[in-house]
Amino acid sequence: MPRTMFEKIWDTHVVRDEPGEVPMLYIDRHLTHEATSPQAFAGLRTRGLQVHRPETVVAVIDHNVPTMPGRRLVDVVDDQSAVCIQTMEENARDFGVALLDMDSEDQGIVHVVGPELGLSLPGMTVVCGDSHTSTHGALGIFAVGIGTSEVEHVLATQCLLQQKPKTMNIRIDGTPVSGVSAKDIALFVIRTLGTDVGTHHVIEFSGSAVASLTIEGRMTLCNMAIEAGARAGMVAPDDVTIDYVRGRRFAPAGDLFERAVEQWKSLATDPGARFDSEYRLDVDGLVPQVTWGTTPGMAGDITGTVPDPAAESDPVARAGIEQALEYMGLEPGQRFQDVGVDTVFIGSCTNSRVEDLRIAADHVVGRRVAAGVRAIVVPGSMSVRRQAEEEGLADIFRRAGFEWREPGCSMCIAMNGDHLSAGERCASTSNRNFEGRQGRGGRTHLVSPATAAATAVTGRLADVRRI
Ligand SMILES: CC(C)[C@H](C(=O)O)[C@@H](O)C(=O)O
Ligand code: SF4
Repeated sequence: MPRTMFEKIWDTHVVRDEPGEVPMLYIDRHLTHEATSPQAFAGLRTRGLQVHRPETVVAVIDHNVPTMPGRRLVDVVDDQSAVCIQTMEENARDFGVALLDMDSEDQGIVHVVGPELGLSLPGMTVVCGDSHTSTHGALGIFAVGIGTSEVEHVLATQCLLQQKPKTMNIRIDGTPVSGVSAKDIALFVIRTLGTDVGTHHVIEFSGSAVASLTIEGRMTLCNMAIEAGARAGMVAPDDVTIDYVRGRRFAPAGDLFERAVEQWKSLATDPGARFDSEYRLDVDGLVPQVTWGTTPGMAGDITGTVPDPAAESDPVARAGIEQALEYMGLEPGQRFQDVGVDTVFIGSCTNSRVEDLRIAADHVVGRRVAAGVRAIVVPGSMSVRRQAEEEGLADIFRRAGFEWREPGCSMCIAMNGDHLSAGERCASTSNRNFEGRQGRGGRTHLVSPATAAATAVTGRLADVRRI
């Protein structure tokens, strides 16, 4: 019977699937970070358990880490963050797990580091105690975010109890206008299909618009599958994937690589395979997107205006828009391009890879950050940071007046001291614009790296085609 890519990966990893029981899945790679693992390791200690296969586990410090240049442990913002970091260090040491610590040359955001080092490879099952684990799905991986009690379970057994998700195909065809990136496509998908379209599903993204994305772009798209409510996002491995993986530090090499490639190529969904649900979207002529509200689905074309709640007939939706506009300090009918910002944040596991920084730098070169705007670039990993420095991107940013930081989650979630103040408005390349996400009272507009860069130099939400 023809199978989807997800089903193929599921079938090769199911350890036990008995009627009336939750299926048990073998996990190939377990990534972990300081924010969601302390209780999991504490649970192992209490029960006197070891990590079952420590060589499959890699721990990263990313959420609580300071990003100022020359950072040290004393720079950690508060006691709770310091405890998280120190606990991660102790746990990694005591349980024999590899750790990319604050001063490691490989440190970075877990979802940037995993693919970059070849820790996540096509066909794998990958888990992490973090919702945006879906990012790794861009390589053709079933990559799923899990809760802390599941982290403990996977550490102890290498297995995950997992209800089999439903399958969904979102096929995206067409050619967006130049300057439009995967981030705009992701926002368009969520704006069109809603923030709960993917509930209980694994989304496979396919179609010509997805095939023409780089792996970095596919990661941005799969990263935001979570904001469409999905368990995970995936893209079938193709030649672009194989070129991306070749030569990565933990990827197989030589003959083993060639054998792996054969298997990876067989992962694509078979012709005639059935999904539980299917959508088709056309991004022909799509223009840059920007969010105006407090969910990633509250988005519009950069050429547009803030919606008028009065035009919404559904009372619940109307109240939602009213509340969002109130929080965001926006007026119905206001042109997006007239909205001034205080801060621009380029970073997060959505958009902090070197390709993102190249695109942003392209729009910044020879320009200055607008007066009164604070603009910061937080590369996704030390490797991204090094490469951006070698390529001269860091200099472009610094010369323009951007702050050039050390890697971490930073202002995406504001757990490390990088945050907005109440009422501050930010154009951000991250994935969540919930109330208070970037700091209490902070106002977030989700945008692509190109739009963020254009906004930094103009001081207003900008159409990158017009600066
Ligand atoms: C801290 C962590 C649990 C959280 C997640 O799971 O996604 C964070 O990374 C986020 O982006 O909100
Ligand atoms: S960068 Fe943001 S979305 Fe990504 S893992 Fe960190 S906090 Fe979560």
